[in-house]
Amino acid sequence: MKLKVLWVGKTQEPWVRAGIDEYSGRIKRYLPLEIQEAREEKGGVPQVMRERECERLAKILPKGGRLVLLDERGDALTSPEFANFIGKNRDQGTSDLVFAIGGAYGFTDEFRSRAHKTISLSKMTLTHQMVRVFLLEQIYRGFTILNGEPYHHE
Ligand SMILES: C[S@@+](CC[C@H](N)C(=O)[O-])C[C@H]1O[C@@H](n2cnc3c(N)ncnc32)[C@H](O)[C@@H]1O
Repeated sequence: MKLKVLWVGKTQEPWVRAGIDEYSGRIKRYLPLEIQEAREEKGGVPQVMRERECERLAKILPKGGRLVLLDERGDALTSPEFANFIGKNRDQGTSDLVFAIGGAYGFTDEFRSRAHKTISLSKMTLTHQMVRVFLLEQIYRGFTILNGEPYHHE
């Protein structure tokens, strides 16, 4: 299985970039990971910006990939439940497990309808930049749980 993480726009802050680099490097010890950026739309009305960004995300979705959206309205999982979700996909032969993080205006209903699962990291709205690091850390944590490594403590 390969992991892909898609998001909208460049990473602006060096400290977010450092977190992305750190956890991407750790995840790659377990599985191949590819990160792809869709171009951010600027200066329009929110609905149009959301639509354009989701069209760009849709274009870079790998064919046959299983799409998981990150959204504050999604399912709340514990870290072991999230680990189990990744492990099941790996063991059942999912070719590409694809996580998508929206832009500042989130996802369209059309893009939401493509998702196999929608996951919330919190009921609160987080910045689309910081979610990158939180998601990657949870993926890394998931692999340490699946491998019985001493990183996650109940
Ligand atoms: C600023 S939020 C978008 C908020 C937008 N108003 C909405 O309703 O989706 C940008 C992106 O960050 C991610 N995000 C923000 N908070 C999140 C949370 N609590 N859990 C999971 N993803 C979150 C989502 O992918 C979201 O599309």
